[in-house]
Amino acid sequence: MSTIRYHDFDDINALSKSLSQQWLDIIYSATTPVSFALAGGTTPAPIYRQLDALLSACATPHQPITLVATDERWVDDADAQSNEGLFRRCLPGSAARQDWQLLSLKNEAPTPAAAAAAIDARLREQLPNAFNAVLLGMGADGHIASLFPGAPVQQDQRTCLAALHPQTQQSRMSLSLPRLLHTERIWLLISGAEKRRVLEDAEQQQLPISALLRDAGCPIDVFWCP
Ligand SMILES: O=C1O[C@H](COP(=O)(O)O)[C@@H](O)[C@H](O)[C@H]1O
Repeated sequence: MSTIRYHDFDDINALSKSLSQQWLDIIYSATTPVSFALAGGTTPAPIYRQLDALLSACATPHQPITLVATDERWVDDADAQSNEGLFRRCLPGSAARQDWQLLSLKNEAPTPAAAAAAIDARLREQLPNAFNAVLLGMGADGHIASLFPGAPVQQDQRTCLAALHPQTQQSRMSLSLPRLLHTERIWLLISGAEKRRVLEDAEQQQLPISALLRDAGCPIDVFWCP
């Protein structure tokens, strides 16, 4: 089981300041290209806005930064549900300055299932061997990225896989758990008492979050706020 380090914050603003500063340190201390895999959903938006403010107040980073979503919804970029759209909306200053390059989890295919093989092949060329930083969120059902309960999480050699949200039936593309685990650091973003309970019980369960806790090769920093 991986080491889990809990960091509790009073609110999402305090959490965002702390996490974005840690990422800024990674970016400006890097001597080789930097890569981030970042969660979507609703919780992380303030972190990305804070990172954008910090980046915009600094000189252009010396090292190129690549950014990929941990998972993407099969919707148009302009759709409020799009995780890649979330990055563009929350990181406008650094996007305009071209501080980072977004590697998309989408293509023109009609469905993630039809796109998966081509995107897997492209990501194998584009992604680094290991990310510098992975931020994962978690749903109250124990899903991480778009790896929902029952998804293949172990020994999956694919970079990405097609997924379906079990309740909404929304089509998704998700990085695979093994690919997410090729990273130097992992942060897990959790808000609220319900998700905290799910996380604390996860070791006894067979959920995607349980597989993360079991298989991660580095400590997991849980950033929690009410
Ligand atoms: O569907 C998703 O859910 C998780 C958790 O999102 P949140 O809105 O509850 O914080 C998220 O990490 C993932 O990227 C997203 O697509």
